Amino acid sequence: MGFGSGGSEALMKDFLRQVGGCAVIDGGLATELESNGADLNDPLWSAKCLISSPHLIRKVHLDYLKAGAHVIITSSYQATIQGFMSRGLSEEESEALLRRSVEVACEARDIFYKECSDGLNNHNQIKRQTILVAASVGSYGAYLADGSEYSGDYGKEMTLEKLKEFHRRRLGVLAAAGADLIAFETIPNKLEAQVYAELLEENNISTPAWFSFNSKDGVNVVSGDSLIECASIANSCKKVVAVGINCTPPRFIQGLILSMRKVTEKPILIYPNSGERYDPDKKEWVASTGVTDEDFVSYVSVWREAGACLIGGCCRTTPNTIRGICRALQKKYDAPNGSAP
Ligand code: MET
Ligand SMILES: [Zn+2]
Repeated sequence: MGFGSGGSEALMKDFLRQVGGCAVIDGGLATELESNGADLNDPLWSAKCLISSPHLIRKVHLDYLKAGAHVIITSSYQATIQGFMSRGLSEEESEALLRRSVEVACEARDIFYKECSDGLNNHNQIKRQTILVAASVGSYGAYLADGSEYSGDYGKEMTLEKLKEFHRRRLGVLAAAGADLIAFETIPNKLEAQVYAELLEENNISTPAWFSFNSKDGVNVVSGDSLIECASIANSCKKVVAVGINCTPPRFIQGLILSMRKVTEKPILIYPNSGERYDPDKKEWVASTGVTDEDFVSYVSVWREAGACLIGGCCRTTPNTIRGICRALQKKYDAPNGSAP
């Protein structure tokens, strides 16, 4: 299934009902590509695989579907026309690669459905024909590839208009590529949230979107802008069907959900990272700073109770984390006093 064109908040609510109240988002894509042998030490990061190894992207999407994800996020996070063109690709080739990211995810979904109908995937997934492909839009900071999606500092020269110009064409291409949703991920500041909201309206984009912010203090978004103000921008945009947080340590999530709930009744999504810290100079994750899968999963019922209804993982989470999330949600529904919504 998909939302199709003309998707709306009602369709998101319908989707959530179909999956039993809480949807499972996939886990980290780029970091899982690395675990599968990809070398992503490159300004294009995971988008590099769109050029060199789309089969690996398809495999990781499929691994997440088999682990129980209802939503898979494409490999376009750091894929930009500007980034591809600086590698010598033409504008047409760059746009084709953006579309390819959606195709690869749709191919994985088709393979998964086929395996389900052939009886190759056991458990309750057989019954499910409810998988959404979300086209990722990473921030301008992700394109810069200098870690500034974790500072949200784009310098004094940056303006709303310049940032709109940066995002406009890529968003148009991704919105027309056949995804069910647009996932604006790791939004580090209020300016970029405003840019996305205005572009969605001005270009009358019919693919529904989610806005997902990141935080490093558990209160504000990473730039220091108020999360409440950022979530209010998302709330005011009719095209936005869910609002949330990604790539943020698990320990901050509960409080952040509660703050967002003060300003929105839209469904809340969260896909925290493993809690490890990213060192932008060394371009690596500091492993000792994270939580185990077990600890990550133990938060699931807390996040659910706080009001999250799409839950997954971001960087350094794996198909195993996603399996754990599914089990935790299942347990909740199976409980004698089942608190399923
Ligand atoms: N969806 C992206 C990925 O998992 C999000 C990255 S956050 C830095 O690769
Ligand atoms: Zn992440």
